[in-house]
Amino acid sequence: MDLGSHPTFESHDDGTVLTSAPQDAPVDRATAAARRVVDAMLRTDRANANLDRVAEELNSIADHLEEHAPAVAERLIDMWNGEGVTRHDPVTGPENAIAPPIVLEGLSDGSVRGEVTLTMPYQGPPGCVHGGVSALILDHVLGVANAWGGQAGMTAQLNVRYHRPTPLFEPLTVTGRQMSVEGRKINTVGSITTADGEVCVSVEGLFIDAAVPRPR
Ligand SMILES: CCCCC/C=C\C/C=C\C/C=C\C/C=C\CCCC(=O)SCCNC(=O)CCNC(=O)[C@H](O)C(C)(C)COP(=O)(O)OP(=O)(O)OC[C@H]1O[C@@H](n2cnc3c(N)ncnc32)[C@H](O)[C@@H]1OP(=O)(O)O
Repeated sequence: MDLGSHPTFESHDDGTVLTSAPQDAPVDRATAAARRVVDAMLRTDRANANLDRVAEELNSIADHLEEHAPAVAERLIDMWNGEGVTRHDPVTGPENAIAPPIVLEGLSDGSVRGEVTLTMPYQGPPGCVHGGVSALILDHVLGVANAWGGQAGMTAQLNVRYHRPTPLFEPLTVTGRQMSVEGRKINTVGSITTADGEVCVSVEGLFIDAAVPRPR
């Protein structure tokens, strides 16, 4: 897969930030506000008397955004330009309100690493992270680890092992590392651990180096 000018551990320094850190740009600020709304919606008192008004105001905001939305084909081209890929993805994208968003750095040993504290929108079991959310995060982190390793691909298999419940509201460390490349087959591993170093989730992924045409 063409990585363009994406940094790799052989060409870049330890600690290179591989994701788009949120900027003080209007779209980043608006997306951060939307993320707050999703979280606060789950936290607010169900008897909050103002929820009808909240629905009205949010619909008015959505109407405004939709009125200013270009055709999907046009937006897709724009999204995939430049550093696009890390601006809008659902794990690290500052422009994507469903992304926590996680900042990932590449280390000189070839691994990538990030920290995140997940809150109610990501809940599965009571007080714990939804298993599908853990799989989403790790799939993406392995994808970034492959790019940092120098050869990326499409996920063909993701074997997820849930060792113990993953807590919400606590800092978690997410890591990924490319282990081997044989032709087009890339083997990559990763994990989510607590601050105490307990492994909650570990994954092994098989990625296949395949060309994915960018929207043009
Ligand atoms: C991913 C886009 C990223 C854009 C990249 C741009 C810049 C990068 C910059 C930064 C990176 C940042 C972010 C990236 C982060 C995350 C990535 C997200 C990951 C995803 O979210 S991605 C979506 C989910 N993913 C799919 O949507 C895949 C659907 N699927 C397919 O598109 C095909 O299925 C494909 C391509 C997988 C293979 O198809 P194909 O035709 O190219 O290959 P083919 O069949 O010829 O197999 C060749 C050899 O692989 C073996 N093989 C194939 N598949 C296997 C399997 N499943 N299990 C075991 N072995 C398998 C065969 O057995 C054969 O082996 P052998 O050669 O030994 O016979």
